[in-house]
Amino acid sequence: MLHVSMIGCGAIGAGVLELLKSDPEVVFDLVIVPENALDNAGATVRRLAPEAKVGLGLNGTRPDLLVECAGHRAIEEHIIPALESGIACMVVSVGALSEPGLAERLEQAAQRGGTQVQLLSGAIGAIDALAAASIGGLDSVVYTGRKPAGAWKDTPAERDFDLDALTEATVIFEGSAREAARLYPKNANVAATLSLAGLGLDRTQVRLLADPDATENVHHVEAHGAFGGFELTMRGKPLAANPKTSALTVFSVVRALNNRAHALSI
Ligand SMILES: NC(=O)C1=CN([C@@H]2O[C@H](COP(=O)(O)OP(=O)(O)OC[C@H]3O[C@@H](n4cnc5c(N)ncnc54)[C@H](O)[C@@H]3O)[C@@H](O)[C@H]2O)C=CC1
Ligand SMILES: O=C([O-])CC(=O)C(=O)O
Repeated sequence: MLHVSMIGCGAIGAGVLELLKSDPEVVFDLVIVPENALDNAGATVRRLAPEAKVGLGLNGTRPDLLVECAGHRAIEEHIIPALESGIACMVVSVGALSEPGLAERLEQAAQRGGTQVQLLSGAIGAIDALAAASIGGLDSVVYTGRKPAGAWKDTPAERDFDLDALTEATVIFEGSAREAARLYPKNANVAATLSLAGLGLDRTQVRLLADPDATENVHHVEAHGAFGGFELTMRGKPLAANPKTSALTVFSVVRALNNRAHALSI
């Protein structure tokens, strides 16, 4: 039986609790949210994980695993201190690691605590193949992210394009994964995950499109190297609770927890 504390109880966190509510091998003891989210999280947790507490931090408790489904700030606030104290962690807000130095700080915290932090694949697939291919040497990784025009509201694209008036798929950004993450931090998870598994933030090329006809978050990856090459197209259905997040992200967290909790891991 795996005792888990989870940070965040939004679209991903609630989806994870829902899918694991009948699994006796994965037990949620604590859900951590900021003060202004305590009431909402309390209602969700009472419904989906009635044995779990809701709180502002670990406060000295030691779960077998701490899983982050919350956002960039939660990594600084909760994950780094937990790693330092030897608690194994999983991170879904991988885009946060495009901030200079944060990936190294996570690794050092885990080393000091004698534990491990696992970066989850989230909305994208083939991370196993890309990370294996990088051992033989990669020549190029090109990522194209295509989302409904509305998904780019509250980003720099809104300043440069009239998103509501687009009539065809429009490239809103072209450049390195590092620059994509700087300008579009809330859409940086897939680009950062591909970079960390593959060629790094500076050599991973990114194109982002706003598509008025799209109803899905489409992620296309093309990689070449000593291993050969691959192309992948994911057509991710957005979560109703947060259209910026693909449903596969929830399933990827559940898969990772299953792999830790169950006797067979795949
Ligand atoms: N790796 C990937 O492919 C993907 C990663 N994500 C990332 O996952 C994270 C969560 O996404 P959603 O559930 O859709 O967001 P959401 O906005 O629906 O939920 C976020 C939850 O985290 C809580 N929270 C925010 N800041 C916190 C903090 N400092 N400490 C504790 N709790 C905090 C909020 O109260 C809320 O419960 C985001 O960072 C998002 O960028 C999202 C999609 C794909
Ligand atoms: O599709 C998703 O769930 C999220 C996404 O593009 C990203 O954060 O890079």
